[in-house]
Amino acid sequence: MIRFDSVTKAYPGQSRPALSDIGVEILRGEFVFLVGASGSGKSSFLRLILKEEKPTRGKIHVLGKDLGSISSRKVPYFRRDLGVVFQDFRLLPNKSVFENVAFTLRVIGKSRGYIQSAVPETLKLVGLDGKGKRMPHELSGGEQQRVAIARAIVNKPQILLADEPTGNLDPVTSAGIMTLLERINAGGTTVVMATHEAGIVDQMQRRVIELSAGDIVRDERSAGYGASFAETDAEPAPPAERQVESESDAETETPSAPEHAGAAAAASTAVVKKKRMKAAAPKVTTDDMREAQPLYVEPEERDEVTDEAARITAAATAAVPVTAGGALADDAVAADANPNGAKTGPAASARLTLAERLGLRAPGGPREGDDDQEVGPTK
Ligand SMILES: Nc1ncnc2c1ncn2[C@@H]1O[C@H](COP(=O)(O)OP(=O)(O)OP(=O)(O)O)[C@@H](O)[C@H]1O
Repeated sequence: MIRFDSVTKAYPGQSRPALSDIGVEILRGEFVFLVGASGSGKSSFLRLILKEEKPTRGKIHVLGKDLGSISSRKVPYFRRDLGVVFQDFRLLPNKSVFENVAFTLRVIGKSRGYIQSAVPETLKLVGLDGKGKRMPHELSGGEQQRVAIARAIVNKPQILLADEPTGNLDPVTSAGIMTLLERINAGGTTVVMATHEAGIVDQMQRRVIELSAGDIVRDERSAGYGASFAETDAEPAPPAERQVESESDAETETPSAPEHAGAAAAASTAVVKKKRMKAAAPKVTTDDMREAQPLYVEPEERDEVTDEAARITAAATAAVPVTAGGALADDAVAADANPNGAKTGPAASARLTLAERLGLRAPGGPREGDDDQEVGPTK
C-alpha cells in the first residue's frame, strides 16, 4: 500500500538529510504510529507519501503507483485516495462546518445531491450532527479537529495521514480523537499517524516506526512509544542532546522511560539500529485512553435505505411520463407537491432525472444545470 525503497530526502541547505536510505512497507489496513524526536523526519515522511515533496533518491509506491511517474497534473487525482489531518486543523475560517467538509467534494466535482447527503452523514459519524451551520471559531479545539477529520474522510480515502492530530488538544479530547481514528481504521482505512504522545501509543499497541535523525531505528509490530528505549543496551542521549531534540516539548518532558518499559514485552518484531529518542512524558495518560468515550457514532441501520431503494426501483421501472423535450410531465411534478408529504410513487420519482429513472445513471449523480460539475475535474 505504501512502500519506500532506499528513500533519502535532503533539503537544500541542510547539513544532513531529513531521511536517509529509508526502506519500509505499510500494508493495507494497518495503523502505524510514526514516533521520534522533533526533527527526526516524521513530517517529511508523511509529505513524501502525499507527494508534497520529492525524494532526493529512491522510490516511493503508494496504492500501487510509483510516485515518481505521476505527473504534477495528475497529483490532485492521486490525492483523492488520501485524507490528511494536521495538528493545527487547517479549517477555512470563513466557511461553515458544512462548507469546510463539502469543500473537498466540490473540488473533485461531486454533485450537489451527493454533497447534501455525504456531508451530514460524515459529520454525524464524527459526532457533530447538527453542527453544520456553525463557524469554526464557534467550536472547541476537539470539535474543530473532528471537522478536519470529517473533511479528510468524507471522500472515503484508502489512506489517512495524521501529523500530530492531538498536538493542540487536551488529554481527554485527544483520547476521544483516537477512538475516532481507531474506528476509521477498523473500517479498512490505513492510518499513518506521527505523534509525540507516549500515552496514546502505549495504550493502543499498534505498529510503531521510530525515526531518529532520518533513520528508522525501530519498527515493531505491536508496541509502545518507548519500548526499545528500555529494551536495548543503547545509552539514552546525553542530557544536552536530549534537550536539543526535545526543544518543542520542553514543557512536557520528564524522565518517564520506566513507565513505558512494560510495553517492551508486547513487542514482537524489533529492528533496532540505534537509540537516541527522548522518553517524552505522556501528556495523554493510559487512563485517559482507557476511559475515552467513543466519539464515533455508528450509522444506524435504517429501513428507509431499503425503502428508498425499492421506491427508486419502482420509479425506474414504472411508465415514465415525459414531454417531447425529455422533461418530466406536469402530473409527475405536481405529484411531488403532495401536501401530506408521502414520498411514494411519482413523488419520489419526480426528483430523479430521466436518466436516473431509466436506470442509466445512479440516483444522485450529476444533473443537468448542476453548477457543482463546473467546480473541478472529475475522474
Ligand atoms: N522545507 C524544509 N526545508 C529545509 N529543511 C527542512 C524542511 N522541512 C524539514 N526540514 C528539516 O528536515 C528535518 C526533519 O524535519 P521534519 O519536519 O520532517 O521532522 P519531524 O520529525 O516531523 O519534527 P517535528 O516532530 O518537530 O514535527 C529537520 O532537520 C528539519 O529542519
